[in-house]
Amino acid sequence: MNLIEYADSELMMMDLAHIVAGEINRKLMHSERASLALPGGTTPGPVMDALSATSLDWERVDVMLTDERWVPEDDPRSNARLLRERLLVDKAAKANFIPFWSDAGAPEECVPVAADKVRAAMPLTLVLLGMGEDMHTASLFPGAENLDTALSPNAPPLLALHPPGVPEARVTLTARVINDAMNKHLVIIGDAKREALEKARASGDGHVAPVAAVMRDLTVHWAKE
Ligand SMILES: O=C(O)[C@H](O)[C@@H](O)[C@H](O)[C@H](O)COP(=O)(O)O
Repeated sequence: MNLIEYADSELMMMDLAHIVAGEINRKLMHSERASLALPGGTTPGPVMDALSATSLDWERVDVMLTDERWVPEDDPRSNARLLRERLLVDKAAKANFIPFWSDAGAPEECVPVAADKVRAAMPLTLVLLGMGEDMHTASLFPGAENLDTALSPNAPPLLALHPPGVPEARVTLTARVINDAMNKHLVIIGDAKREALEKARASGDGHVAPVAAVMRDLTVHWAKE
C-alpha cells in the first residue's frame, strides 16, 4: 500500500480531487479500451467533477460503480444518480455507463446481467474506492451475510449483499475484480478514516476489515479535512 498525504494546509480537498482525476486520466488515456469503477458516497463528488472535464476519448471508456445501493436511480441515495450528475456530464457524458440497478426485480435476480458486462470489461483499468470508518470498501461490509463469497478468489464479478445496519440491499464488485484491476486507488478524508485504515492494515483480515482484502498495490490518497 502506498500512502499519499494531503495534510499540508495548502493542499485542500479540491487539490486532491484534481490530482486524483489527473492520475485517473493518465491511466485511461493509455488504454485502447479503458474501464473505470468509481465509488458512491460523499467523498468522490469533487473527483468526478474534475474528471468529467478532462479530455479523453470517453466513447471508449466503460464506467461503472464499485457498488450500488438497491434504490431507483432518482433516489437521493442512488450512486448511479451521483455518477450521472457529477461524472457523466461535460466531456465524460460520452462514456459507456454500465448500471447495476434495475427495476426488473430483486438484486439477486438482476446481478447476472450486469455481471456479464463487468466480466467483459475486466481487467478494469482503474478502480477508485472509498472506505467507511467500519473499514468497509465498495459494499464489502463486515458482517454481511455472504462476505466470505465476496472475498473468495473464485467469486463472481458482482454480488448482492444485505449488510447489517445498511438501509438498502447492495450490489458490489467483489474483491477478485478489484484486485484484478490494473490500478487501485482509495480516497479517504479525515483522521477517523486514517485510523481505520491503519487498523485494517494491522489486521490484514478482510473478514474483519474488508478494505484489507484489497490493499495489495493500493494507492491511498488521504486528506486531513
Ligand atoms: O455506496 C457507497 O456508500 C460507497 O461506495 C461506499 O463504499 C463508500 O465509498 C463508503 O461508504 C465511504 O462513503 P463516504 O465517502 O460517504 O464517507
